[in-house]
Amino acid sequence: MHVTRLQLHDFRNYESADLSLGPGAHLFVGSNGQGKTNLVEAIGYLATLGSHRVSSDQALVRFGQEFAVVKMELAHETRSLHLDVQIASSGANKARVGGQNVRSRDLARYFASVLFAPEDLTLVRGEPGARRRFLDSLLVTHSPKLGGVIADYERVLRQRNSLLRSMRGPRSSEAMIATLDVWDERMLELGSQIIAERLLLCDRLLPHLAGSYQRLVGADHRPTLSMRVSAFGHAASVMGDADGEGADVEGGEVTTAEIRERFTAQLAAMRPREMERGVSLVGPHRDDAVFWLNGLPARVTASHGESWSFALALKLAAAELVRSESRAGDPVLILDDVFAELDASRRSRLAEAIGDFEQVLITAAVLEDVPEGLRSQIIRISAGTIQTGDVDE
Ligand SMILES: Nc1ncnc2c1ncn2[C@@H]1O[C@H](COP(=O)(O)OP(=O)(O)OP(=O)(O)O)[C@@H](O)[C@H]1O
Repeated sequence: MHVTRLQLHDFRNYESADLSLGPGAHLFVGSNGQGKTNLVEAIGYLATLGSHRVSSDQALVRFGQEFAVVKMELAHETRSLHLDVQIASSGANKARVGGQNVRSRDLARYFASVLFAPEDLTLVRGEPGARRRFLDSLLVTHSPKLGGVIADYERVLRQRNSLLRSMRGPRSSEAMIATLDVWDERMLELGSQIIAERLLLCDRLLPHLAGSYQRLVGADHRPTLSMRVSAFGHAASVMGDADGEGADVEGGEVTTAEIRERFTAQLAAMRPREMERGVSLVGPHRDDAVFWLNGLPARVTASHGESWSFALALKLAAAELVRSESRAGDPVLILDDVFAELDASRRSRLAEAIGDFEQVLITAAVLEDVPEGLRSQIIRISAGTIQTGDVDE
């Protein structure tokens, strides 16, 4: 799959832009703050309905405007498809596929991209939320209906938390307990599904991770990943992690029924504590992925360089997984400001590893940071305008 055309209206610092693209690598260059990242952020938005930089849509709408519009044309083999979204600075967005209205989250069914960015370092070193989002967005790319399951779980969680808050202290009534039982059922139903899917995903990602790490680093540091599942109790803790809650599980060895059984027991055991604290303490929202290098947890032991390699390897593994499982072919790879962070050897290794993806979109402030093989199509960006003619290097 590749993007053939991108049109922007009032997106970030673009009043309007119209860009035609083909397969292969494209390099967006320009000084700092010109709009390179904004451009690829718009493309990434259509795959994930979110930005890799901000959590709210408001920042995406050009300052002083009410809406931004992103329109994209995609090609896969002989087929083409038009996607567009109107992003509101407040209120609901509107999405269309082939001119027909769809729910915004359905856009993910039609377009897959994997974005590499300096922020990826937080996958290895940051808080569990970044790792959960990484896994969940990969799940939704593979199986868009899971987007609905995750959204439903988050809604149930919000309502359950609000009920638990109102039950704190001596205030809980029988009616409240009965309502909590109802939310528990929904939580177990949806949460067990999410846990099971994440475990299976880890299983599928693992072989790609070992291969991509080897290709990027040229050495085998035995990268692996496991899930720390809060619904499985307090059986294990990972060195250096503060709470140590949840058991480590490698791969999808457990069935959804077994997960539900253990989740049910754990939820019952934790109920008094949850009522005391007024918050849900067990479930996929409390789980974490643990990344290992040479048998040690990378989050607390990996060096800066090793953490970077692990983060890149995870993204490359994700791209290869999507490629191997998707009927729509390769995901579009986006590399935002990544080459500036790497030494010469990792630059050329990364260039080689991504070189055969159908379309690769790269941003860089300094042309020379990007290996020569990826510089065949250069697009210069200056103050929210795109220049595609001859580039004076
Ligand atoms: N909502 C918005 N409305 C108007 N301008 C915006 C908005 N959001 C960001 N900008 C502007 O976009 C510019 C930043 O663009 P972008 O992040 O794409 O830079 P870049 O070319 O990738 O730079 P760098 O090389 O520093 O990463 C800044 O000048 C910023 O003020």
